[in-house]
Formats: sequence, C-alpha cells, structure tokens
Amino acid sequence: MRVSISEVFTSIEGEGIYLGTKTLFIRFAGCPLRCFYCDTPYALSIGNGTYYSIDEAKTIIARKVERGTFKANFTGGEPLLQHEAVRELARYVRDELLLKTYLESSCYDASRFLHVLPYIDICKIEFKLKDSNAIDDKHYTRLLENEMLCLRHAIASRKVTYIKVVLSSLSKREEVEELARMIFEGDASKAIDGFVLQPVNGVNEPTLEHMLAMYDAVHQYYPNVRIIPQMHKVMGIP
Ligand SMILES: Nc1nc2[nH]cc(C(=O)O)c2c(=O)[nH]1
Ligand code: SF4
Ligand SMILES: [Mg+2]
Repeated sequence: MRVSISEVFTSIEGEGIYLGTKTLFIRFAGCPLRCFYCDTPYALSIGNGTYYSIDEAKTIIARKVERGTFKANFTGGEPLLQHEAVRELARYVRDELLLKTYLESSCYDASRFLHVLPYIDICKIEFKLKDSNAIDDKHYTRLLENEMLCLRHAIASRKVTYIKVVLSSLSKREEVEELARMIFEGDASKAIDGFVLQPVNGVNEPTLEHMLAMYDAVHQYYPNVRIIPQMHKVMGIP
C-alpha cells in the first residue's frame, strides 16, 4: 500500500475546541470536494502529494514528532480518500507513538469513517453548507446523510466529538437552524463536545450581524456554540 502525503509539520492548532495545542499535522493529499473557500488548494489533487510506503510514512511521522505534542491531526485534503493508509498510520501514531489522534474530515463517506474510527480519539465532524459549493446540488443530500451518520458513529463509539460549520456571507440562517435541529433531536447535545461556527477568511466574509444570527440559530438547540476564526491565519503561521 502507498500513501500520498502533502506535508507533515508541527504548529499550533488554529481551529476548533483544541485551539492553541501543540499539534503534529499530517496532511493527506486528495479531496473529492471543491469548497470555494478551500485554503489548501495544493492538497486537492492526490497526485500533488509525495507517495510513500506505509513504513516510510511512519518513519517520517516519528521523526517529526516534537516533545510536548498534544495530538496528531489527520487532515487534508480529505483523509478518508486514503482511509486504509489513515487507519494504519493512526493505529501507529496512537499505539506506538502514544499520541492522541484527531481526525479532521468532511465525512463524505460513513463506511470509510467507520474503518478509521477505532484508531481515532477525537473527531471533528464538519457539516458543509450549500453555499460552500463543496459538491453539486444533486449529491448534496447524500453528503449530508454521510456527515450525519459519521456523527452518530462517533457518538456511539464514545469519541470526543465536535461539530464545525464554515460560515460565509452567503450562508443561510434557515439552513443552519435546520441542521442544528436535526443534529440535536433526541438527546445528542450531552454527547457532543462542541459546535464551532468558523467564519471564512478573505472571501465572502460574514458580518458580525450575520454571525450572531447564525449563533442564535444554533444556540436555541446547543447553548455551548462558539464562533471561532482560524487562529493560525490571524497568527500568520502554518
Ligand atoms: N495551525 C493550523 N491549524 C489547523 N487546524 C486545522 C488545519 C487544517 O488545515 O486542517 C490547520 C492548519 O493547517 N494549521
Ligand atoms: S473539504 Fe477541505 S480540502 Fe476539500 S475542498 Fe473543502 S476545504 Fe478544501
Ligand atoms: Mg484546513
């Protein structure tokens, strides 16, 4: 088996509920989606990464781990595109390097997600809004179904599980409200460790008023909602 990796680097976690933690980023190349705000265009094509054997990838990762690292972030691109390799490398990072594993995924395929889940400690489940342009309208419902299934699987496996939704000036309040309603029906709110609304950076940035309306749309179902930008962009670091 070979794996295409875009980059491996240590930085400060710039997103989500573990913001500020020293993190080893393992960026897998390739993504089936096309969000208009994508900030890793160099990782969209699987052919743009460097191909390694699994043993070579393990060696590179082991060499890059620095003292005091809190977790390894398996990101991309879309890591589930190479789910077999991610499973093997996550197992290695967790069981042999003794680091927490964190999956950063658009959750486009719930069966691939289930395949890697046993070796993942922390799941960031991203829900793509329609204005992301991630996928054509015809396939949007299927994407949403997979995201929702991944969320259920992560909760059922008692992982640390949180939600991210990227907001732009084009995002619709009704859509976010309906999403929150679907996520929190039943008793899910106790099992979910966070809901982060992340404003886009650079293009179609939402106004304060717009962000607050989105906050309110989630808050009625989940009072611990947070609006958090990508802090690594603010800090000017990778
Ligand atoms: N500092 C930093 N934090 C991040 N959190 C998620 C990232 C990603 O690209 O998935 C990322 C990233 O690329 N850099
Ligand atoms: S899912 Fe992530 S990597 Fe893929 S296009 Fe969207 S932002 Fe870029
Ligand atoms: Mg990213």
